[in-house]
Amino acid sequence: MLVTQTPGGVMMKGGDDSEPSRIRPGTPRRILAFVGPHRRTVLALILVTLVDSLVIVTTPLLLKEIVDNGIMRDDARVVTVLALLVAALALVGSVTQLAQSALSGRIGQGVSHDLRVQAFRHVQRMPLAFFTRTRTGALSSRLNTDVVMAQQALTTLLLSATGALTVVLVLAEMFYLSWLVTLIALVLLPVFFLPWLYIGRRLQAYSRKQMELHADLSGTIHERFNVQGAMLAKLFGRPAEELRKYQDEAGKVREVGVRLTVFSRLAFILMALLTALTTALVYGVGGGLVLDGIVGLGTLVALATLLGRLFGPITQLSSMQANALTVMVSFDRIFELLDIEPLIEERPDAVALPAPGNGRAPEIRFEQVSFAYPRPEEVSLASLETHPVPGDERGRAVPEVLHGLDFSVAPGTLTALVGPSGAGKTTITHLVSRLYDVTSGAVRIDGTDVRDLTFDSLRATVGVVTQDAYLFHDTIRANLAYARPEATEEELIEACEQARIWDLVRSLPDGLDTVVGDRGFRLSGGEKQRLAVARLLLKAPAVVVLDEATAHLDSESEAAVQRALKTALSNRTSLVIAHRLSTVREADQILVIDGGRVRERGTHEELLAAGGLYTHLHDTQFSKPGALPPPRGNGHREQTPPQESAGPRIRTRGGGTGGGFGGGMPGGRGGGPGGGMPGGGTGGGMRGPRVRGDGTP
Ligand SMILES: Nc1ncnc2c1ncn2[C@@H]1O[C@H](COP(=O)(O)OP(=O)(O)OP(=O)(O)O)[C@@H](O)[C@H]1O
Repeated sequence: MLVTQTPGGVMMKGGDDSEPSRIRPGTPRRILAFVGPHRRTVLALILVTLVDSLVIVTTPLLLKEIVDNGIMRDDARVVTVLALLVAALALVGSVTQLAQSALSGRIGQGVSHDLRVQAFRHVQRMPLAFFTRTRTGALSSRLNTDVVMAQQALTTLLLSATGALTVVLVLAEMFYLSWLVTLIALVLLPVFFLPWLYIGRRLQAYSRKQMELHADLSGTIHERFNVQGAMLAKLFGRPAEELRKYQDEAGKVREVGVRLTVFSRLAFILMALLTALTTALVYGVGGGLVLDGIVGLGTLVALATLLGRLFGPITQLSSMQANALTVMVSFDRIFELLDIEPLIEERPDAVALPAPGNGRAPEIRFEQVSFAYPRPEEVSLASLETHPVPGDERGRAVPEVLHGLDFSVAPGTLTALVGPSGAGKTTITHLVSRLYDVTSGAVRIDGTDVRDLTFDSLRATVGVVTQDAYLFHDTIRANLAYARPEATEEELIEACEQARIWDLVRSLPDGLDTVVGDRGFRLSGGEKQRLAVARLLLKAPAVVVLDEATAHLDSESEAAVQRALKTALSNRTSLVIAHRLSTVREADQILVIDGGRVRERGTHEELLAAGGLYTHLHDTQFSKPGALPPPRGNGHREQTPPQESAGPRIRTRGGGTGGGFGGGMPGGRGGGPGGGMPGGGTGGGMRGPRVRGDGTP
């Protein structure tokens, strides 16, 4: 690792192409705060090291006694007793060394555990905006690799620091035994010191590089080999080119790995060589001194033994500074993450929403709501972003996307949001569940500003079903119980029945215990949606926010989803981004959103009669044969990985309805390019061939 001292702090460059990192002031103090809770273990480590060092320095003294007072004086008893003592000390030494490793590991692992948990808790509190900007790979590397790096460096640092005590005691004893031989023994040290220093730094640079490369590799695997990434790669990718790129990266891992092995071995070989050469020197020169009667034979043996315990700790000491810096850089990178203030927090004086009496649903009110998405620097770190915003653009003002919205959704009624792509419909729904906070104005539930509610109460009140229902890779039971862990078997079954998914679940070999998700049972889009509805029903929220999904569904499952939703929405206050004519027809109020404003409001009939934007949307987007459904807005594109629904949202079926609104059109229309199917338009209820909006079967 390249370490540079700069006037403003310490700069460190991990590898050839890694960004230098500056350690911010205050980092050492914060690290100490993490070590603080483990001070007893630190104390125990110091004590154990002291015992170990005493064992190390006592053994040569006993050997000296064996030679001088046992062997030289023909005293077998002295030889036997002292030899037994040496053996006993060796045993104690093994135990203390084991204890040293265990204690330093406990401190390093303990600190990294605390750091990891704190970082996880912090990331949990991050607003959605953070996740829309952050590369999952970079975040997981920050939470894993950097923590591992910090832990390894801290453990090594502790061991080197304790090694210092041993070095001091060993050197003191050597000088005490014979300053002359000790000086001779140390003569070779400077010759080896520089190569050592170099090797130590290379080793650190390579291990850091290896971690970065591993993070890159796992990032690539994560991105390419999840279902949606794999699909995109199959449809658009260039496999040969991608393989070549992966091969290049894997090749770098191989190169760095080989160097790491060679340099580790080299460090060991150098130390062994130095010890062997020094021993030869000590015996060569010291032997002469013994012959001249200047030094005793026992002293020479003791000195040679001490040599074996000297260079190991010295090697560790030589890498201490670099280790200390690695600790600081790794911690600092995690502190950087911990320092992002979560934009959306629960107020200390937050209140719980009173349960609406007699099952009465609450009112939702938007009061002069304006909203701009947060600026990148408010929610994320450039080093974690998918496409970091250049430094000079980070402070720029962001445009407002909602302007002075003022409407209310009466208790127990359904309000449908319609409007062109990018109009702000999704953004409006995000404000109800506090995925984002308004910039000005207020969103109120039964008169209380959502920002004054406890998170628990808001979560319990507002249930959300997104277009692309997400299920964890877990059993159906676990996925459902996520909404209400205490739900009984009967409640789970009832929710599934109401969501029109029970027949399917029951038919599966493991029923509710069937594992779904990437590696489990493959559910269709409609089935997933209905499970999501079952999850919502279990939660039984008073307010439902729904992004109506039609993208994945054939007419049969669409009808099933529709029936399930009808149950989910009844007697609840609902805000629905509507794509189906049946939904808008049933809505108590339709808000036509355009350019972040409510352009029109009324019922389906009123708005059609008015002949404004709604009529235009109705005629062009949803009802006219051959009309293209609107593309998805880029807000969604940012938030969801590439998938089918990134294309047309209003799916058409060759044998079914034109667009979402056509769902209830008499006779159905072969809308969208799907309308090009011969004989298209056989009516909403018919199950036609699976044809998407772009006409592909
Ligand atoms: N995370 C985001 N950061 C910044 N701007 C965003 C973000 N998400 C959406 N936007 C912008 O906000 C505006 C409204 O987007 P929104 O997703 O609410 O539209 P929409 O009406 O739901 O569109 P669609 O029907 O295509 O989904 C768009 O101009 C979009 O570019």
